[in-house]
Amino acid sequence: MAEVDHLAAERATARFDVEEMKVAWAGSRHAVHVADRMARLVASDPVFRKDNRTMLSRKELFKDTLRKAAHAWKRIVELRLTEEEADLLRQYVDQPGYVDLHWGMFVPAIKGQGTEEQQHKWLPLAYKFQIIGCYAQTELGHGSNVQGLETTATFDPKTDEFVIHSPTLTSSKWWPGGLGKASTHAVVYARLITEGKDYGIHGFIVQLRSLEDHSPLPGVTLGDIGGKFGSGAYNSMDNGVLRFDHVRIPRDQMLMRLSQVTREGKYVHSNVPKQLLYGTMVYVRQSIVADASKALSRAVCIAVRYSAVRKQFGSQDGGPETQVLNYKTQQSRLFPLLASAYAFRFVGDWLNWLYTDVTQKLEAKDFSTLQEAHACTAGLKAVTTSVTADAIEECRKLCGGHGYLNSSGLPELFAVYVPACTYEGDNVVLLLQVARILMKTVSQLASGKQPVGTMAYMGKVQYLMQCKSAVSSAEDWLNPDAIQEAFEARALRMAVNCAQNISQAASQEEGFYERSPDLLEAAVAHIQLIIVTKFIEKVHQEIPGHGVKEQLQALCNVYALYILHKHLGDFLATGCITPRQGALANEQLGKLYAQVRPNAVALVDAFNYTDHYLGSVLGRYDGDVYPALYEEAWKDPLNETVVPEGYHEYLRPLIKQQQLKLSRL
Ligand SMILES: CCCCC/C=C/C(=O)SCCNC(=O)CCNC(=O)[C@H](O)C(C)(C)COP(=O)(O)OP(=O)(O)OC[C@H]1O[C@@H](n2cnc3c(N)ncnc32)[C@H](O)[C@@H]1OP(=O)(O)O
Ligand SMILES: Cc1cc2nc3c(=O)[nH]c(=O)nc-3n(C[C@H](O)[C@H](O)[C@H](O)COP(=O)(O)OP(=O)(O)OC[C@H]3O[C@@H](n4cnc5c(N)ncnc54)[C@H](O)[C@@H]3O)c2cc1C
Repeated sequence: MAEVDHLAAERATARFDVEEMKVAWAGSRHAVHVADRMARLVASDPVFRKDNRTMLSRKELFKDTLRKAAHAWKRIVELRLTEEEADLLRQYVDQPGYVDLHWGMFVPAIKGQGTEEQQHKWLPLAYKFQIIGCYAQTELGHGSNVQGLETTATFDPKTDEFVIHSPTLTSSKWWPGGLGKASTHAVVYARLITEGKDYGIHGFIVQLRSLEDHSPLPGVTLGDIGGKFGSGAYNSMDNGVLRFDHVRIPRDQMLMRLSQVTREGKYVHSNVPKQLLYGTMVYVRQSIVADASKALSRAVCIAVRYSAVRKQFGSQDGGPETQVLNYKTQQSRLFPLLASAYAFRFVGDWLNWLYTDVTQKLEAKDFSTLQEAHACTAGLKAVTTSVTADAIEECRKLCGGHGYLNSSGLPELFAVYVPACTYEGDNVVLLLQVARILMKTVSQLASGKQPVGTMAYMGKVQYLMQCKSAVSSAEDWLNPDAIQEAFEARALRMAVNCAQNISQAASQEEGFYERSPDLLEAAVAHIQLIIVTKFIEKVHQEIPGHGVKEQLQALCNVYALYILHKHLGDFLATGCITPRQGALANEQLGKLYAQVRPNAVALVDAFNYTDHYLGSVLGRYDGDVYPALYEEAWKDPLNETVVPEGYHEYLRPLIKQQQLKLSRL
């Protein structure tokens, strides 16, 4: 706890129990306690220091990442941390590195696509770090189009081996995190060729480096792909390039849960959908939604606390100036982001439940919810990451000039976060997947097939295509049914409009291509409906703690009405609401902002972030921003000497030359 709390007055105005809000945010009392313990463990350990990160060279930063990962592993073993604790500890270390891909993609790929025998062989090695793995799918020439990958895995029945080969430059694996310098193994995606036939993309476990001296194995060429956007940031990660020159692996290193190649070279596909090959991506997309709420809440926490500290204008007579948080424009830019952080948190929890449910069904050979899992993970990944990336940049601007300093934490947070819009599926490509499923669902409505899951609302097509909102006052927009109906009608009408336009094209494919910009918007409308629905469902539950439910109710309304206001064109164009009802929604939004204002600092305190994790002088818990900014400036390497290096070479001769010229005049 800080000695002087500059934000004490702000905290005193909160109208709810912050400790209970922490529970609502974290999901349970247990989750709060574990997160708290792990965050403090990391914050108190000097090895996990990160305030100097943006000043390190690439090599120093990479070595620092290796050091932190090794130290984190040592602590995990020494303290016998559970899987939950270990995950949190790594999260609070907060430095992208090879371990993210080892635990986040290599292990899940083996679990999801390996047979039991393969899991027994490989997982214990991975769990104990006897091998380090990455996920090598993307190539120089192809990322989004997985079916277009070129690497080949040709079965040789003479030796019972696969020959892994990169036939072209564009088939070089390019981007996999952890590949460049750290991994000893990879799950490599390649075209399976046997008996002269190409069976498309499959996964193979391939050893890349010696377990003795880390040198590349014969036929393997690999390295780092080079520096990335921003200082510090994702440059701690060794994204890599990899080429194979006829590298041989035993047949049993093909991941054979979904399909197999027999000793004779016969291809056998189990009776399961081939899209299960994409399972690891579905798993990671699901986790990226939860990560979006973490990144967004960090940025919002910094911007809210600093906006309460920062004062500008407001007094002509030498009295105190106005906190910038009191400006209505600041509130209307910041509070929707605060509400979005909560919205993404809850939809992330729901998505995690959906994923677990679908996984259990798949185990029982029930594939009926596979499409729902794909649409929800792809769509929510796309919308939450795009919003979060834009929001971090908005938070930087909300912090004025100081937000541009590395010490604000925001530039690095943005640079680390922004590739989330691209990795694990480019957001546009993923939204077009959602749009395809929407179009398929619309086309099935005529046949009487009832949509299920998050598409179920489309079954109310007769009603939703013609309903008129009954809202007649600003307060009416506080009714969740009014919000739900408007969002459902907007999403359905946009999808139906697209379907009608597509049906007029020469072919379905051409229509889809021509209408793809509209389809993107229809997909976004559908995903926003899911987020609003899950937030409404959350606040309908019993939520303990004084005032907690009321605050969440207000944030839910802020989220929904902000989206309505921002996309008013959609709502009006589809005729779901009238211009007057749109204006009433905006009026209500203004009242909600006023309701959030006294609770704003407490609402970000509920995220329960340590100063170490936030990594921002502007977002400090105690609000003592100015001395921290001042002190931080002196730590810059440029300030190590009073007279800068280069003075004698470049500045002094210049000045002297000019002085000489002047003296001659
Ligand atoms: C810890 C964080 C660090 C992050 C590190 C980053 C790692 C990475 O980035 S790993 C590489 C990630 N790469 C991608 O995400 C690539 C994106 N591309 C794809 O996923 C696919 O190429 C595609 C989905 C865009 C297209 O797939 P394709 O097979 O060409 O097929 P269609 O579009 O024709 O779809 C056929 C059929 O399959 C359904 N479907 C597609 N994906 C899935 C899925 N994941 N799960 C279930 N079903 C899926 C699709 O809906 C179609 O269904 P039908 O219409 O019923 O046939
Ligand atoms: C930081 C980072 C880490 C990564 N880590 C890994 C990893 O560990 N393992 C791995 O295998 N890969 C990894 N990747 C690769 C990543 O998955 C791909 O970059 C991603 O899938 C996008 O593919 P692409 O680069 O081919 O983009 P492209 O598909 O070339 O996208 C270029 C543009 O084309 C547009 N576009 C493409 N297709 C369509 C379409 N059908 N319709 C309309 N527009 C389209 C896109 O919207 C985009 O604007 C990583 C990438 C990054 C940036």
